[in-house]
Amino acid sequence: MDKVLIEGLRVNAVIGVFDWERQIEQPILIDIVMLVDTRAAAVSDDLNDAVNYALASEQITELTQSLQPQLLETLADRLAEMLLNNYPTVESVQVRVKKPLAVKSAQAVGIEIIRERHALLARSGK
Ligand SMILES: Nc1nc2c(c(=O)[nH]1)N=C([C@H](O)[C@@H](O)CO)CN2
Repeated sequence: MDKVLIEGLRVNAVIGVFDWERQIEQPILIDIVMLVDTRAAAVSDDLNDAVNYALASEQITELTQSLQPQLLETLADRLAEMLLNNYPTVESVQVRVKKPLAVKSAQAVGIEIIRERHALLARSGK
């Protein structure tokens, strides 16, 4: 399956468990892999037939800044849910979210999840 990629999207946002983290914005690095058949877009050469990674990046930035969650797990799950809802041709989405400043001795800490549309549909009974 083809992939649409967003790599190293940097968003400043409130996120974290500790009191000091609730007082500041910190950078979050976001990587997205969306599995999607790109052949229709390739044939038509029309952005309307493609998953628009520029628009998706704006939607990811907006949600990340408005959510203000405690955990990276919550952020990743909500981003995956939003992308599957907004882009019906995407079959599955991989979301990696990292904090480069949270642990001094690490380059970054983070989590990665994969969410699949068919599992979403099975859960909702549709
Ligand atoms: N699995 C996780 N572990 C931790 C998280 C998290 O979001 N997921 N968050 C924190 C703190 O907020 C941390 O970033 C501050 O250093 C700790 N562990």
